[in-house]
Amino acid sequence: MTLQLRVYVPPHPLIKHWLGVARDAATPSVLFKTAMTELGRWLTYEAVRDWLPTQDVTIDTPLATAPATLVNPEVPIAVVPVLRAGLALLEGAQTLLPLASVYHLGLVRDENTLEASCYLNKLPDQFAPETRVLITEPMLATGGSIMMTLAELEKRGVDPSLTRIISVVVAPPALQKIGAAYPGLVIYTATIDEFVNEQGFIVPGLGDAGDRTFGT
Ligand SMILES: O=P(O)(O)OC[C@H]1O[C@H](OP(=O)(O)OP(=O)(O)O)[C@H](O)[C@@H]1O
Ligand SMILES: O=c1cc[nH]c(=O)[nH]1
Ligand SMILES: [Mg+2]
Repeated sequence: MTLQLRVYVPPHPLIKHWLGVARDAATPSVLFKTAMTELGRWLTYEAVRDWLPTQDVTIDTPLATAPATLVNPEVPIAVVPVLRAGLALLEGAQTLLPLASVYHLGLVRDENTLEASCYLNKLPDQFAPETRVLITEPMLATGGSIMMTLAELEKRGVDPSLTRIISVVVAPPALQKIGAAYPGLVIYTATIDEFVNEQGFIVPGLGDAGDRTFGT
């Protein structure tokens, strides 16, 4: 079987709504952050549907026994937010995955070369086998930052087939790079945009996600 990158754009009215709010240049920073947090919540909701490990058990209700399906607490769940912009998506994701471990990765692009570099790496030396990793990274533009993230995870034993990315705006150059190196990876995003301009911004995009989230 040939593996292929899968990119899902869930047709959810709340995802469409908050994307519209985030795209609008007139949206103030505080509302932009709310939009990113809400997108983190709803994209996580969609992304974990067939990814979160469950177990079938029997429980005692106040009246009788009943079968139940619970989230399996023995399978490790990790969220990796790519700073800074991935922090607001993380907030939304955490409302659904409150017990997940959070490993921060701080990356920044050089404004001229557009190359990403790492200034904070809180990843463990090795992830436990079977760990599900959810990456929160709202902008996949040239793909430099997400490729660095995926390489750091792979070095630490993460299985790409158990990894999901939630993003907000993704662009063709990033998708081409991810698809070539990690076929089988799954991305949930609010939109796939047209292109990346010479300054490295996605068009039509939403501008600088980190600056708009934090008002800088
Ligand atoms: O696909 P790429 O071309 O690598 O671009 C995507 C990255 O660019 C932005 O980060 P930025 O460097 O602006 O840092 P910030 O989140 O702190 O603003 C964005 O948050 C992504 O991490
Ligand atoms: O459009 C873009 C591209 C990369 N990073 C951003 O924040 N915005
Ligand atoms: Mg930025």
